Amino acid sequence: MASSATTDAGGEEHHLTIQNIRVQKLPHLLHTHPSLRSHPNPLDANPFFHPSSEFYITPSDVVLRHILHGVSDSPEPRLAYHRAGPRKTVYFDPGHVRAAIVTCGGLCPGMNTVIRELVVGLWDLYGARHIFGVAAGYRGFYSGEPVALNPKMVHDWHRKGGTVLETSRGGFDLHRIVDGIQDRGFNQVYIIGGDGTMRGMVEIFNEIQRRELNIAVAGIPKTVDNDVGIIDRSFGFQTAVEMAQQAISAAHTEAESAVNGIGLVKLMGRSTGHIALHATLSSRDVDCCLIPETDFYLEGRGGLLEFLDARLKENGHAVVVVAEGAGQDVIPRSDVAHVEEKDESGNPVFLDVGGWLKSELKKWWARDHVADELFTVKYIDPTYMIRAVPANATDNLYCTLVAHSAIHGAMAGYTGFVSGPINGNYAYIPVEEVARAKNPVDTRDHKWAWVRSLTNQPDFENR
Ligand SMILES: Nc1ncnc2c1ncn2[C@@H]1O[C@H](COP(=O)(O)OP(=O)(O)O)[C@@H](O)[C@H]1O
Ligand SMILES: O=P(O)(O)OC[C@H]1O[C@](O)(COP(=O)(O)O)[C@@H](O)[C@@H]1O
Ligand SMILES: [Mg+2]
Repeated sequence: MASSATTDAGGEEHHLTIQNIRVQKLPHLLHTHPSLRSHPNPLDANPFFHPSSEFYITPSDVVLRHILHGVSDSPEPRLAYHRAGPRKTVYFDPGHVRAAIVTCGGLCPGMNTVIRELVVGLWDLYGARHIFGVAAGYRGFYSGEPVALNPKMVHDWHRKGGTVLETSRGGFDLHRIVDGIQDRGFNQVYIIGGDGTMRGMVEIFNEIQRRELNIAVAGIPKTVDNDVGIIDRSFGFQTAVEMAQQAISAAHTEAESAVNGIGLVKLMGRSTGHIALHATLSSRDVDCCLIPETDFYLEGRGGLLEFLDARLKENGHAVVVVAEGAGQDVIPRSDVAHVEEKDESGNPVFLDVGGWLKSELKKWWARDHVADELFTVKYIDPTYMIRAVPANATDNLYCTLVAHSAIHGAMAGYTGFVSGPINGNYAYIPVEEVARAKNPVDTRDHKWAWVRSLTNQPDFENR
């Protein structure tokens, strides 16, 4: 129960009492193995820790899902998740831990830091000595041999972009994966990946439960696009935004240095425009930001071309940022003879909105302007450059906290959970929920209005 005081317009103070919290249930190994032996947390004997009575997290420590709350008479309980962190009791004898770590899906800055911190955390905090890296994504559980890892091997991995373990798309063969986990005697499985990976993790967790195996499965969300819901954001996202800004800055310089110059930047963002939005907000050089969550059109009143024409007349240059998933319905498909392509994981492979926009802009200028009027489009597509880099300082810290949170949760016997920050605090969230939760840009909230007011771009609703 929490209480606080507010003052109304008449100056009268009201004390508000906030209660009625529903804590989201988490699967625990005891649910399937009630006779599991508990152990005191090895941190009790760790010379670097002096656990006091408040040191360990208890089941009543929770993180609220929403901290912005309109106080009302609503009888609806407020949702909360178990707070991440070390528990007084663990359900693994450190000598018997056999941990597997796997990375799946596309790259994201910080993946190597997460792996490093899983290894170092398991080794140093809990005294585990059998830690293995599974190569090249989910398929690594049934093809190839896992590699034994130790702190010495991984000590400088946080300085490297990518994933030393390698990653892949596709190859999700549930029974072979769980057979591989079972045959190799893994009892803790750490899965680092995005929305697709989390959907796969749900199936793995369910199959492990069906087989009544005593294996803790922990997920660590990785998504450069920020398309996984509930968590504040993924590790690596801020680093990617910083890299994206460099591309915008170059586009701005090119555009500004030309007569009627347009700088066009395409950024990653398959179904969500978070990278484009955040890079636009922080760069301030952008005149128009196009994201998958809103439609746009080129010709006519309120269209992109009319807007750019006015911008060029006013400023002599303009910068357009487009997320890769934007405009897929505007690009004509007939002349590309396009059959919707999918990658190995079943994700759509998009038409190149940047290349198409560049050619449309050139056609427009040639059609609607006199021949000797100069015009330049400089198109920058940084693609993998924004994600194939090591994490920045903030993201590296995040990687450490999220990895250690996952270890504490698995050692405490939780399973089928994902660790991640909610409102700045690390929590354990059931993986089913994470796998369902999407995270589109909310174009009705103040952040998108802020983009529009900053850029002055049309809302493309006046057609
Ligand atoms: N619905 C699903 N069920 C089971 N496995 C899935 C599902 N979607 C994706 N996967 C698997 O998860 C892994 C990563 O998925 P992918 O979409 O490529 O990347 P990400 O996890 O980064 O979104 C791949 O091995 C893919 O086969
Ligand atoms: O790595 P690939 O297969 O070329 O795919 C590129 C895609 O991967 C991403 O970088 C990340 O997507 P995931 O996090 O879902 O793997 C997308 O932004 C981009 O569309
Ligand atoms: Mg994905």
